[in-house]
Amino acid sequence: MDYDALLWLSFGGPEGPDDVMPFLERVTSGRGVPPERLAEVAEHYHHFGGVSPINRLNREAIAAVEGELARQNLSLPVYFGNRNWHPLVEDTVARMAADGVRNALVFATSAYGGYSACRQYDEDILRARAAFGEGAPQLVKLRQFFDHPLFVESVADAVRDAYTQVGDPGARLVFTAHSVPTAADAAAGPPEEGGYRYSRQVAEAARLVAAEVGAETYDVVWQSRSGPPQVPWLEPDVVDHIDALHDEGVRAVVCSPIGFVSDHLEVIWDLDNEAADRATELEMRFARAATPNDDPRFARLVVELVREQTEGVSPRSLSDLVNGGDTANGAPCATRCCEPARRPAAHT
Ligand SMILES: CC1=C(CCC(=O)O)c2cc3nc(cc4[nH]c(cc5[nH]c(cc1n2)c(C)c5CCC(=O)O)c(CCC(=O)O)c4C)C(CCC(=O)O)=C3C
Ligand SMILES: [Fe+2]
Repeated sequence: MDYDALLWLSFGGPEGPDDVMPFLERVTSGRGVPPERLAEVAEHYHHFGGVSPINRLNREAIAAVEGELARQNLSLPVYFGNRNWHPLVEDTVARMAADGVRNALVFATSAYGGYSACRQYDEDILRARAAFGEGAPQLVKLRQFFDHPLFVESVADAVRDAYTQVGDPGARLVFTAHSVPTAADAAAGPPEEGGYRYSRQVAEAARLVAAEVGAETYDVVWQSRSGPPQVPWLEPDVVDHIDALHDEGVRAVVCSPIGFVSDHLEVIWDLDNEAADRATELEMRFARAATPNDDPRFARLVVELVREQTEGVSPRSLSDLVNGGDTANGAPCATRCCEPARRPAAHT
């Protein structure tokens, strides 16, 4: 199949103090996130001058992918569009159409399945194509890659670096990913597979990385919980987990945010501030492993996923779990796959 562009599709983040509230309102509209939580998260952004690093990090990762495409003699222009902040994917798709793009591949910046990590990017594709209307480019999403050898190798190397930094070979290895409502996790994946696609894939990626670095003991925990307190989300939270490890007598922690592909705000606030501060209070050593971002292996991984589509390169994966997500024009991976969990009304 011939493709004439690659669309890099991400979450987006504010680029200045005045962007923060409009951005947060866009992220949470209709999602039942309490106003107190919104105000608290706004403070996290304001702590960094209202600027999330995510757009800059995406531009760096794109530059790495452009370099890798050039090295492999592939000519494929890369476009950048976001769900929640400028450049918005609707505007990017309109620009692609104006440039004559007919058939594009889409790389969504998440390794996993599930509603928030996969299906919501399909919804972005649907929305952007609908906004353009007739003649919108075809948009074919690349697959999930949580168990791709290049992803595992990149994360494992970052974990090794963090062990060097923490200076304690006995440090406990703790993986984190963004928490989601337990109902959303249960509904993720085709019904015949019984759901839990997101949490199972996160657990599998963690297992592969732990095996690669030779860690016998490790934990998978969650971070950045939002939503009203009465709604159950995946637990335990990383900060509570640090308390629990302290009670167990653990003296040092290496934390790998395996649920993310860049060191964006949820990583630098929730881990480098909140989790690291708790560890310091408890006199535990703490080091956070980097995410892939502009690691050359990550760029190679993206180009390999492209070549799976353009040249039939055979997909590499280290586990037997399903790798979904590769669908056209925002279709779900399977019937009733990764439907949003029904959310309680924010206020009645
Ligand atoms: C699974 C998952 C990923 C990983 C997959 C992927 O990477 O796509 C992810 C990534 C991210 N989440 C991010 C930021 C936010 N997420 C929020 C809220 C939520 N996230 C959720 C899930 C996820 N989120 C959910 C279920 C909610 C509740 C509202 C809803 O049901 O939709 C809120 C609202 C405020 C709050 O935290 O309450 C913010 C600000 C940023 C950008 C950081 C930056 O600016 O640098 C990134 C990359
Ligand atoms: Fe899915």
